Amino acid sequence: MEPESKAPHVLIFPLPAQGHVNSMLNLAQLLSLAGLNITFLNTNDNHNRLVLHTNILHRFACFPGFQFKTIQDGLPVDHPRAGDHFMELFESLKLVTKPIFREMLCSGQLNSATGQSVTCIIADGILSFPIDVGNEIGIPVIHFRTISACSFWVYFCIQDMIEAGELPIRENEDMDCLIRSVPGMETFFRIRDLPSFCRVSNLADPNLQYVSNMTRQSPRAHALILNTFEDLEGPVLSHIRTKCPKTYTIGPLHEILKSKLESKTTLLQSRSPNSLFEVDKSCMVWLDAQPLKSVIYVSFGSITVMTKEELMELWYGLVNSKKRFLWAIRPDLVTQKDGEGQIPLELVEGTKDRGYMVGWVPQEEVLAHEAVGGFLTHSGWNSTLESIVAGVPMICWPYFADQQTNSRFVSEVWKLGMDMKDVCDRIMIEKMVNHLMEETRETFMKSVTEKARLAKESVSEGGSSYYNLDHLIKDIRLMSMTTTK
Ligand SMILES: O=c1ccn([C@@H]2O[C@H](COP(=O)(O)OP(=O)(O)O[C@H]3O[C@H](CO)[C@@H](O)[C@H](O)[C@H]3O)[C@@H](O)[C@H]2O)c(=O)[nH]1
Ligand SMILES: C[C@H]1CC[C@@H]2C(C(=O)O)=CO[C@@H](O)[C@@H]21
Repeated sequence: MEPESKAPHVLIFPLPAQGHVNSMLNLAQLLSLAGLNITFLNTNDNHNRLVLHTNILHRFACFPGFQFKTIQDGLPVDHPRAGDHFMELFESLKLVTKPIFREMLCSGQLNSATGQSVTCIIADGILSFPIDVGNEIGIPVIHFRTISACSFWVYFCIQDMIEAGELPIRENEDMDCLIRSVPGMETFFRIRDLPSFCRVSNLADPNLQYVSNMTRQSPRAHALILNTFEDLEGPVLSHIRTKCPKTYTIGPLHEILKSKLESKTTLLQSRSPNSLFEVDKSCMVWLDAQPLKSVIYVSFGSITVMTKEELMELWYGLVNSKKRFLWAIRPDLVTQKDGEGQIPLELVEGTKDRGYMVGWVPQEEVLAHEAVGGFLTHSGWNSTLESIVAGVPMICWPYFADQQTNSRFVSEVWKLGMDMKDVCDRIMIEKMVNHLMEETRETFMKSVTEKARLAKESVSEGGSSYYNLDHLIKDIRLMSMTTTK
């Protein structure tokens, strides 16, 4: 795929985390297919993991205008980059990565392979320093926030909740009380559904301050990209557009990429998970041997950690439900490893009979498998979109950040499943699994099938995401005509 000679050169810079790199790589591939020159800036750690676990170099080799570059995230090599430690990344990105980023841009180290300077930066919307650097040196910056529109809007309104006295949450406050100062959500959005960072008594909490401040920076960007679609989040998008008028909804990105690739040659068609972990495909063979829609798939994404007690409650709940289950258990999922080797016999037997456990699965493929009938998820935004596209109803057990808000929308607004937030109890898990897989199955299937249809329509020719992606590309092309670089 030859890029056009006058094609713009876009620098893409994700937050170094699975859910972010994944959607940014999908966008990079879409822009490369449209003939743009792309530099994808990864942290060293993420780049090494991607090269180790994926065919990423091969996949992008057919785009001569595409290149990877790397930068330090400033953390020690053995830093866990998960769970409670994840937020430590932001301080080191600001202190260590920002000055290197500026230097790389100014010195031409991020120029394309043919020496072309950067026309436009697409930076992760949770980082504002690329906007500062872009403004300083005259390069337009587009923010790409990889979360849902609903959680973006809640983050955006944190300041209003503080002014209205709804934050900080008072001691002994009823968590089921409604929040009134998030426009559009007055009738169903509870304290419990606020992003986890809001659950603090001190408004100066650095994580709360960080996510609120970063979200308020997006109107400074040239435009905002969201990985969602109009038919799913139209009402909340109207609110967002009062603050960020140029908001491009181009999702579900994995599906728009899939549909654009369907018409291409074999080499271009090659798709594989953008995984930072070793993918174990043996689960596909196990799934092949299971009856139609009989399996509940369980995964909590790339950052969630849990205690041994929580793991045991989840495990008992799954085994006691007597349903078949496939569980992706990352090696670093459980915080304390003590007590290993003392798994109760009923769990061992129940898992041998009906379960399968691996470290990391090819999730999109798993969700699309005909044996999968439900998804017990942490409600990360990629997982939520992948489940919607595959038409699989969900049980949500959110861990942190945007997940508490996503799970409310999945259950109460979109009616795609059940929200188990703040509970981790084997009886509840057993009950919910049985509801999802049997008793209330038809109701959920009806709404998820409809949303899957709308998602596919939005990425097809004439659909809103298809149209918005074209417009985003035109917008970027216009930049290269107005800059003299
Ligand atoms: O065994 C597995 C488990 C997951 N995945 C993939 O990993 C991604 C996980 O992304 P996501 O569901 O968004 O979860 P996180 O990795 O936790 O993502 C972070 O980034 C998201 C996007 O910003 C946020 O919504 C989340 O809250 C945040 O934790 C998805 O594409 C999955 O398909 C696999 O391929 N195999
Ligand atoms: C650790 C989390 C802080 C916010 C980030 C995020 C976002 O709001 O963009 C989503 O989930 C996490 O990856 C990040």
